[in-house]
Amino acid sequence: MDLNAIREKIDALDREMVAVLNERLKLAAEIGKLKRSQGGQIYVAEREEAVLRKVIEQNQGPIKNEALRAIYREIMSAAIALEKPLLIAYLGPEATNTHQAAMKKFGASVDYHAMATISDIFTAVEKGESDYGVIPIENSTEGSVRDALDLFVESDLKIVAQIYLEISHHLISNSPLEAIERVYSKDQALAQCRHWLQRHLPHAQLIEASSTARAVQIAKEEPGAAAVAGELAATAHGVPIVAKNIQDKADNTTRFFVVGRKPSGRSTGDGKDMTSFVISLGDQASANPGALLKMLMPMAERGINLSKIESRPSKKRPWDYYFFVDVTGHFEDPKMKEALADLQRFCPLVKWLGSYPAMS
Ligand SMILES: C=C(O[C@@H]1C=C(C(=O)O)C=C[C@H]1O)C(=O)O
Repeated sequence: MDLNAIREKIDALDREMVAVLNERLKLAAEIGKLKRSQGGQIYVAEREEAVLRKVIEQNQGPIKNEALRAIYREIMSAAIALEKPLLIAYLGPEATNTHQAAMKKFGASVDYHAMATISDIFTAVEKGESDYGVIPIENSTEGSVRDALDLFVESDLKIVAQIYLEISHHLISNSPLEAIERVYSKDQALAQCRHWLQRHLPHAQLIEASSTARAVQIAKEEPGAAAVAGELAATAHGVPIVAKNIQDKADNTTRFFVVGRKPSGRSTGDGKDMTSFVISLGDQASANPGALLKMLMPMAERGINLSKIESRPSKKRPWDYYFFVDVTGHFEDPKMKEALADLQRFCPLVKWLGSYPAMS
């Protein structure tokens, strides 16, 4: 076949694909009507994960699974937008890693709203001013985002999905490396590049900014200033990247939560969901030997895998803690319900924060 003949075939396939895509979108719009009449959730994390899983299982190549995921992200984003215009609040300003994570989950067809603080995001979603919120929760090298954990104790919002985003930090500046005297970024980002900065810019002053995106705005204006931020921020503000991938650890991933007003349903198949709780042992923690072990037993005895436990001061009295726990499984799994009932028997607080698909 010559080039023109192949291109004609491609054109014909594109016509078919557009027609099939629109057929798929019309079905999603029909689902949207049903959801509106029955009060269902527009964005359904567990269904989206199932769709992606099936599509990837069916893939025979040569298209890469990652490419297929990205294409389907946008198809489902367009479907959601047809059902109802969605507004997603994220930790701003524009072009932060959280913005990037939100776009990775919800695609280009929904609307985004940058918020100044994680607490503002909780308020916007609680009041219904935003449909969902996207917040950073922990980084693989720097640990948890503490404000985010603390807010869950008081809020009725539920974690409905999680997002993993590989974080690449770049040095962004209008000045060349030799002329950089000050480096701005969010504390966590500066910490993640500490060794690189010491080696390449030993005399530069490191200055904390409220976000990586804000740091790029400052670097744009100030001669001799640079920012540590992601590619989206460099592109959004039109400031060049002076050095790429300056993070000290090659594998640097941040985990984000999507919070909403209604919980996510159970994924099809076992072991595909995760659940988060916050638990307080009250006075037993200091008075009772083995109290912490006792808290973990209801899960261990039932083969429920604990993937994370983290303590935070309750701020009610000194040395009183909240334990944030992530386990595998869904809140509606029978053994999870039993474990919860056991826990509730001796813990003054056991709060379910949400169940959500384990993948992503
Ligand atoms: C169409 C639906 O609504 C949304 C769009 C989806 C899709 O395009 O496949 C899947 C889940 C929902 O986020 C649905 O719930 O099935």
